[in-house]
Amino acid sequence: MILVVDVGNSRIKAAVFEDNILLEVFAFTKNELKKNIEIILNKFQNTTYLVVSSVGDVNKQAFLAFDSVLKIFFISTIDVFPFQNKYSTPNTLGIDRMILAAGAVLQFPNQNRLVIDAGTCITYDFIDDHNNYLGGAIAPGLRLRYESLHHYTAKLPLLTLENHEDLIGNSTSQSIHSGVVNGVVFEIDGFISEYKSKYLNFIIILTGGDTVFLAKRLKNTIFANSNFLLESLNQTFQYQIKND
Ligand SMILES: Nc1ncnc2c1ncn2[C@@H]1O[C@H](COP(=O)(O)OP(=O)(O)OP(=O)(O)O)[C@@H](O)[C@H]1O
Ligand SMILES: CC(C)(CO)[C@@H](O)C(=O)NCCC(=O)O
Ligand SMILES: [K+]
Repeated sequence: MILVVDVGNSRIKAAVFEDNILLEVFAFTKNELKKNIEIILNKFQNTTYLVVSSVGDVNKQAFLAFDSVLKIFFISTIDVFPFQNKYSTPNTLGIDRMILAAGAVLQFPNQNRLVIDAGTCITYDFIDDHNNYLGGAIAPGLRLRYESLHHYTAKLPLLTLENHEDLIGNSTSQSIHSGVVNGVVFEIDGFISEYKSKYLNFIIILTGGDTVFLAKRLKNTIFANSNFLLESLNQTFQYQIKND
């Protein structure tokens, strides 16, 4: 079994795989890292590999305690990936974006792909049908928008996602919900229609912590998969051991 760990900007997500079958997903904070890995290993005692990718401030050292019981792979930007990186600053490209791109190439061969990750940031990544990673966009995520409206003003309250947002917000709260939620939805649909004017065909994958919330609000047809990064981490690892 393989334990994959995605250290995100806000929290950590982990999953146990048996080959390509996802057995269970976990989410926890950085302070609870060690305790949760122990719980997972206790539950899945046949785990032999630990595969980690981190955009957060958790590094290799944090996992050294498990070095004696697991083979640890810390995936980094200098590893082999199933695409050509055309970013003009390849060394600054986020490892999460690289893993998403790898997953898109491995799961959806021979086509253009747009990956949208709605997490702390909303990232857009485009990989063409010749497996060139071209780049994309980085924008603030839903929670980040609520928090910045509160943090950088005197009067705006700190709100969290609600399942109700009118176009015309008729109160302070409803105006904020409209601005944040409709803003993100129009932004994503707007990005997709701009890409459509440039590329005739491409598939769209939506992932990240806000996948379920956003998927039902978008006009466009997308593959919504909250676990796409975790699945891609597993596939990238398997690709790397085959191509090493
Ligand atoms: N328990 C939770 N903690 C934080 N965010 C959550 C939680 N549950 C849902 N979310 C939503 O998920 C979004 C954050 O996504 P995600 O958990 O993928 O972020 P992350 O851990 O920082 O990962 P990444 O850095 O890959 O974006 C927030 O905008 C929030 O609305
Ligand atoms: C954009 C984030 C924060 C999204 O998690 C991450 O991919 C990152 O830190 N990227 C580095 C900058 C870049 O991708 O160009
Ligand atoms: K993200």
